[in-house]
Amino acid sequence: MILVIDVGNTRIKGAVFEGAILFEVFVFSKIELEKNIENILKKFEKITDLIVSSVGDVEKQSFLAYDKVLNVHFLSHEDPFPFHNCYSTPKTLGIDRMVLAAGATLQFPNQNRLVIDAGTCVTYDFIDQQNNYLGGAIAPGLRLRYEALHNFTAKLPLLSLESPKDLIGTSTSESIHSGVVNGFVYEIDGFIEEYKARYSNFIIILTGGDTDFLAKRLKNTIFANSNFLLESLNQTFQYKIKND
Ligand SMILES: Nc1ncnc2c1ncn2[C@@H]1O[C@H](COP(=O)(O)OP(=O)(O)OP(=O)(O)O)[C@@H](O)[C@H]1O
Ligand SMILES: CC(C)(CO)[C@@H](O)C(=O)NCCC(=O)O
Ligand SMILES: [K+]
Repeated sequence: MILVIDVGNTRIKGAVFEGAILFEVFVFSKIELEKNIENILKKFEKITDLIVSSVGDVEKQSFLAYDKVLNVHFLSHEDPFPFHNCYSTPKTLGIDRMVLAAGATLQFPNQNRLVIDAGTCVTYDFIDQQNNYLGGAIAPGLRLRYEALHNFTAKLPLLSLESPKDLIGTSTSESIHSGVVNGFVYEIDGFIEEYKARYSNFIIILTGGDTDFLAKRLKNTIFANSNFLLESLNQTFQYKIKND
């Protein structure tokens, strides 16, 4: 059994796998990291390997304590990935984006793939049919947009995510919800349309903390899976074992 951990910029997510079977998903904050790992290890005594991908400020050292009881793998750019990396600054490419690209490549062979991760940031990652990772885009995520409006103005309140009642916001709150949510949805639909105009035969995968909220609001048919990064971590590790 393996424990995979995804350290994002907002939260930490963990999942326990045996082969391709996902047993349980855990979500916690950085300060609860140790306590949670210990509880998971107690609950699943068969765990032998810990695989970590971190884009947050939790470093490799935080996991070295488990080295005595587990094989610890802290994923980096040096690990084998199943695609050809065409990013012009491969060393600065987020490890989460590399893991998503690996999952998309392995799970959906012989087609163009667009992965949209709607988390703290929304990222777009495109891997073509020949398994070339071409790049994509980085933009502020949903919650970040609400926070930015509040933090950089004098008068705008901090609101939490809510569905706008209409296109036309008739109050301050409704204007903000329309701007953030409708704007985000138009943006994603717009990106997808542009990709479709350039490429045919491709699958769109949506993941990240806002998956469920977004999936039902997008025009295009997408494969929505909020656990896609965790599943991709498991696949990246299986690939590493075979190719190291
Ligand atoms: N309990 C929660 N806490 C924070 N964000 C949440 C929560 N539930 C849903 N969300 C939504 O999830 C988004 C953040 O996504 P996620 O948790 O995947 O980010 P993350 O931990 O930074 O991961 P990543 O770095 O991979 O994007 C926010 O835009 C927010 O709207
Ligand atoms: C864009 C984020 C923050 C998304 O989690 C992460 O992938 C990251 O820190 N990336 C580094 C920059 C890049 O991917 O080009
Ligand atoms: K993200």
